[in-house]
Amino acid sequence: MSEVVLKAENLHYSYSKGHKVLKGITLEIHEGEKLIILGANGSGKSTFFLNINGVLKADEGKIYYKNKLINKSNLKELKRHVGIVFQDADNQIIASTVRAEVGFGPINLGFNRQEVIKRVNDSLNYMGISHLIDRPPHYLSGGEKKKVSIADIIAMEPEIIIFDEPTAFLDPQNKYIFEEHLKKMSFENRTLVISTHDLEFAFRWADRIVVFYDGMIIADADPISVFTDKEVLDKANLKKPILLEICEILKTKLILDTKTKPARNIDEFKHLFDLI
Ligand SMILES: Nc1ncnc2c1ncn2[C@@H]1O[C@H](COP(=O)(O)OP(=O)(O)OP(=O)(O)O)[C@@H](O)[C@H]1O
Repeated sequence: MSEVVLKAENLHYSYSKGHKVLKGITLEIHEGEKLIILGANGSGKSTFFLNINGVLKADEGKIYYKNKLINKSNLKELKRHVGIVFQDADNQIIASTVRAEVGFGPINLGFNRQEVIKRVNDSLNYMGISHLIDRPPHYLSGGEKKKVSIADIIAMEPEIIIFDEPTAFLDPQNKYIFEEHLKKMSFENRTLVISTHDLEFAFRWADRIVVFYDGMIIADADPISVFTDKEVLDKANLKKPILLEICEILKTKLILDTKTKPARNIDEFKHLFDLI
């Protein structure tokens, strides 16, 4: 397996006394992996993200970035290398033009004017939205805003990009476009962590799935193992993806060999029948 970029060790966090939201989260994130975090509303996913990018400070536990223990003196490094694309772009976007919005991060990181301009242009180009550079972000469509919020993070060139429920407000066409962007980022070996309630997407996209339940991790495995673990599915209120369900039915009907590895996307599904 690839190198560990970030390690969270036994993280505990409470917003207020007596209400523990994280109850001992230990997790390693590997370079270039496609990691999905699942879990019911309120299970602590967003709180965990804010802890591992240094916005919130854990009550207990340690964070290592590239084997270096994070403390007050190097916290900035964590903020720089772990970028979060928030669920609601309106909560993330603050500036009055797309140019100022995307330039905000690099300016904060202390880059000179020339480098800021370069990063703004490169990241808008990367997201295919250079034409929006002078527009006020708040008047863009939901899909455009989402692209701006991703460009925001890309401009800071973080090592890990976290997407907190990225497709929540997107229509099917924009969901498709978002997935295409993810493909491009994965191809470039970026480390991507996504929390989602879209189980079909999680099943077809992830290398690895971690399941949160009441501030704890109750599963950490490959998608097929997680979605065939009835105990985990029941506990975390998750459902089997339809494709997995279909493969299992075809096995019980002996249309597919019982040892066949379930398909995780339509192409894999078609290939299952090549062997028959
Ligand atoms: N700023 C805050 N102040 C107080 N409590 C908070 C705050 N943010 C979150 N919480 C509480 O912490 C718990 C975990 O919330 P969190 O947003 O981390 O869960 P989540 O798994 O990301 O949920 P969702 O799937 O709904 O986004 C919830 O009980 C929530 O009400």
